Amino acid sequence: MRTRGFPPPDTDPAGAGALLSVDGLVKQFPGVRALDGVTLSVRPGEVHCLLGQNGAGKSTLIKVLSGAHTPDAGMIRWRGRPVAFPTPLAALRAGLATIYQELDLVDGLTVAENVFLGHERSRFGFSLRTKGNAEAAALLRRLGHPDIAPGRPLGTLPAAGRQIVSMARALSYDARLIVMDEPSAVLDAGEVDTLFRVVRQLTADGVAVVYISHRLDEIRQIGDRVTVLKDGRTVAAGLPARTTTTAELVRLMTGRTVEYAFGERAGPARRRELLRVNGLGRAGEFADVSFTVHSGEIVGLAGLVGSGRTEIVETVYGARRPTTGTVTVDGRRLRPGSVRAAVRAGLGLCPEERKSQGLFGEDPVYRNVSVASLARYATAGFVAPARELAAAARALTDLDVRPGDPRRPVRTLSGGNQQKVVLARWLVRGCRLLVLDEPTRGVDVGARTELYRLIRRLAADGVGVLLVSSEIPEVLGLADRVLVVADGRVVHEAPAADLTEADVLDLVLAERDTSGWQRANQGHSAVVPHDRSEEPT
Ligand SMILES: Nc1ncnc2c1ncn2[C@@H]1O[C@H](COP(=O)(O)OP(=O)(O)OP(=O)(O)O)[C@@H](O)[C@H]1O
Repeated sequence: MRTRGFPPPDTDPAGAGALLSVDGLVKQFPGVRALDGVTLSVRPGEVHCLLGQNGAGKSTLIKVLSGAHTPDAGMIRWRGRPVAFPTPLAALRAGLATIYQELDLVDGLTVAENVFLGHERSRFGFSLRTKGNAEAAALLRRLGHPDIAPGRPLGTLPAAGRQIVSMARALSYDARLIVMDEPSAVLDAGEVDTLFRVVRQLTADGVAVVYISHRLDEIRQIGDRVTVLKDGRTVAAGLPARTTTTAELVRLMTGRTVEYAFGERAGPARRRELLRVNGLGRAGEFADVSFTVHSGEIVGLAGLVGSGRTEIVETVYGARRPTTGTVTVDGRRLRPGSVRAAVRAGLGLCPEERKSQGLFGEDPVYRNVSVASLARYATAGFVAPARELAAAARALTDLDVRPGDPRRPVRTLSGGNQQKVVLARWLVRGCRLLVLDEPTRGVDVGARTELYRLIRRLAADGVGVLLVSSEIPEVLGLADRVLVVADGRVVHEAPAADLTEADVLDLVLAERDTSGWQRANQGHSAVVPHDRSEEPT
């Protein structure tokens, strides 16, 4: 049943003084009313946070605003005038830029070429490349990043650097409003600070920012006002970001009170060693990594993006070939660099770049869940569809995937719900050792607790879990034992209960301080997800 929600407070009724105001916006997809009368009003120079659970309509709203989707009803006013941008380029030219998570940049071009993508011919042509470089450098300086060389190939930049280039691109069109869709999702703590500095610089210049994030603590740090969407409706408009409590925001988003609950840790009784990693290393990536995971145990790898966490777990899983060391499961050495051997031994990996790693867009949701375990639903070589559907539907309900119909094509789900589908796949597969790389990235606050409960339940059933997460409280809350990874090495190992968030930060930042922003990121661009895969269109 649709919740009609709370009447939005009347903070800016006629959008007086607004740069952008939206009223009664409706967008209908087959079977889903993604926007059902949305109101939004953004003032010049403010950071306006847009919140909502997975599937609430945030992406659809920004796509309608930027001309990527046509609304079915409602009014958009831009700088006081009614508008209907026919394309994203038209919106950009009018000063409304949107920076999606899947950044619209080209790896093979230089930084400057990316900055002026779309208008390079009219402004610079090929003979005027030097002028283009100089103007790009000026924009990068304005964003506080003279360290990014305009002639550098874009593909060599880490995620944080690419975002800066996207913002420089927006500024090259004289953007008055920049919409940022979960910009912090791929950044570590230090890079988020850099992002916030840039955002403050922009707003000081009078540029407004619409900021989408599932990390509620960020709202208070960077936001001025907050609008909350629920089921395609505005349930609160223009709340003060600094004084609205997290509990209140969560209640508005979910319609209930959610507390982060990690569940009870299972006792250490009857645990036996499942995985032993000994002296594992890969030239240029990480070295001398040794640890064990026991049945029923959750071992967390904490560290910054680029620290080597993902490379370590991918090497354990056989997706990368180690240059030194061994991986042993149940006392038997795994063939190095063989995913097949790892899977046969009972390992499963839910990768960081979930969307690009294996969603079949046109296939129904349930098939995307069951695809890794089809053999289980087969009799004499034929899959029993009812059993397949029932098993998938259970996992989807557990993770609160919405819309709940498992027969919908997976491409029509929101980004966060697509992530839950890939997680569900690994949960139903029934591995003995599950490797989860950033399991809650892009997952909303309500579903996180469900996911934590599921992970704990798996551990209680005897599954060993190797967890990678940038969110330190998540690692400390979920894991039994924590390995802190910095610059390709395990710098500390301790029971989670003996560590605080400050301890872990101190350990990773100590390493980072000696290396600096640029060195810390250089050569690690392959680690940083840069996902251009399909999203709901
Ligand atoms: N192309 C499409 N066809 C059908 N339904 C769609 C399409 N795109 C989005 N939807 C539906 O519209 C609703 C809103 O989705 P939207 O992507 O806007 O959510 P969101 O708030 O951005 O979620 P998330 O936090 O997961 O990114 C969802 O129910 C989604 O399944």
